[in-house]
Amino acid sequence: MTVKTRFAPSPTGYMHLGNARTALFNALFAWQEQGVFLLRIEDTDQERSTTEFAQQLMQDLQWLGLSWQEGPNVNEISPPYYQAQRGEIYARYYQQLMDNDQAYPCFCSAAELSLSRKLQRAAGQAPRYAGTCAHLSPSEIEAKLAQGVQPTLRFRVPKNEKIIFTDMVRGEQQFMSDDIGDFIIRRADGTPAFFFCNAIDDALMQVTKALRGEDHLTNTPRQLMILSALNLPAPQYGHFSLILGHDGAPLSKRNGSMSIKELREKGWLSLAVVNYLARLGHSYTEDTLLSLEELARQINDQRLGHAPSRFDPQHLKHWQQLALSQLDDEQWWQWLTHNITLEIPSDLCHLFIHAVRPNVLFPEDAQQWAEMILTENLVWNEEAHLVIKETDSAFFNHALIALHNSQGDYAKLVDELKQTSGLKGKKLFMPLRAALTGVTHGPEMAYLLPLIGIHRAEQRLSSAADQDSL
Ligand SMILES: Nc1ncnc2c1ncn2[C@@H]1O[C@H](COP(=O)(O)OP(=O)(O)OP(=O)(O)O)[C@@H](O)[C@H]1O
Ligand SMILES: [Zn+2]
Repeated sequence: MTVKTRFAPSPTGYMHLGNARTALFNALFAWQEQGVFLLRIEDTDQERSTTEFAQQLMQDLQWLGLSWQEGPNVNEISPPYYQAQRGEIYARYYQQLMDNDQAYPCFCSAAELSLSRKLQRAAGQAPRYAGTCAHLSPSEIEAKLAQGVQPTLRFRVPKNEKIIFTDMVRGEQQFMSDDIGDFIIRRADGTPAFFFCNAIDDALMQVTKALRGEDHLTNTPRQLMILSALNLPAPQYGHFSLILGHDGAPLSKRNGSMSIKELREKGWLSLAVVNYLARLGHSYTEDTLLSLEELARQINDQRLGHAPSRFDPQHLKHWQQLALSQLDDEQWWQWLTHNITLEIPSDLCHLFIHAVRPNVLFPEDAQQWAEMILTENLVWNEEAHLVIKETDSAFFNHALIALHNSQGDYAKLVDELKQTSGLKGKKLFMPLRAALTGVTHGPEMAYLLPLIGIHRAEQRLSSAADQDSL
């Protein structure tokens, strides 16, 4: 059977790195075996789901390179792929469960349920549905319906069953059915509960593997019981530990974790993002930057881990650096100017690229260098200020003369300045850089100077000379 994996997000916010890793691993495990990566939009939470989030989600997946081989607008063999449109399908399975007495209407009010839970806790028991409506007679049900009470539908959990499954990430898992109370599969407003439609859809769409976050681990026995009651096949499940933010809480749409959209807008490269994510909860033998094809080829379920992982921006930056270094100059310029507008004159672009590329991780870095190059009002940072103050004004006057004589050729300028100032090494390069760029580190001066131009360089050296004499 062909491997079919799926990503089944809810369009209730912007996709974050935790969601993206789930999507990535599902895609990689499918592609490794030339299988199908399916996308299904789980928009049953009508209040929080929006079409805008769904659109953004798909755009984010495309940007990450995680295109789906089945799902919205692609190879629609089990449509629709939006759960909000699958009500009729779910209705058939609710009916089947009711016909077989595997589900029953529950008329308990929220207050009654809460009271029951309190009593159970007070008696030292784990709270679960007490079964109040489990054995109502048809006439009792009729009477309640006649009063206009909208019931929920509960799944009748089989007694004394052991539910065992092998988790792709965590190995064998066991649950006892008696620990699980009869649970709601259809809410009073008619909408399906997550475990229900998620399980039914995986079966109908013939999903063979479902990797997801460990927030779903306790849903799994419920889903397996539903599928078994309906005689439907279950996928192989795998549950990853959640990715935690710097505050130690799981990344979540609700707590404003950095979204994929935001990462893209800041100029992160998608190849950096997927290389980073592929190594959270999975180890590769190679620590070089890999293409998606290579990541898929080398993914291995024996190398999955469930140690908790924390989002580390430093690691992501490492991958950003590697991904950037793979771009040729034209791609690099495109990446840059896609994100920002630069005032660099077009005949100097090439020089600019050579000058700043090694110092740029994000477009905004390049923007800062461009501003430094072009400004008529250079501001020194604290360190530069200090260096300039500690340097004799004669040095900058010598530098001014050397600038003229060299016509802006940095190597010539330095040669002459060595002679005239008698300084060399750090003592020479630091004040020169500080005066010309306002900072004490940065791109190679030999590239920067022609960009700054003789006129601005002259002004900058003069103000350094002036400052010193103050
Ligand atoms: N912090 C996380 N780390 C890893 N995976 C996660 C994380 N949060 C969610 N997931 C996984 O992402 C997939 C899609 O989940 P879903 O669309 O429900 O998003 P969510 O972030 O859990 O939403 P919400 O913040 O509303 O709970 C699921 O497999 C879920 O387990
Ligand atoms: Zn009830």
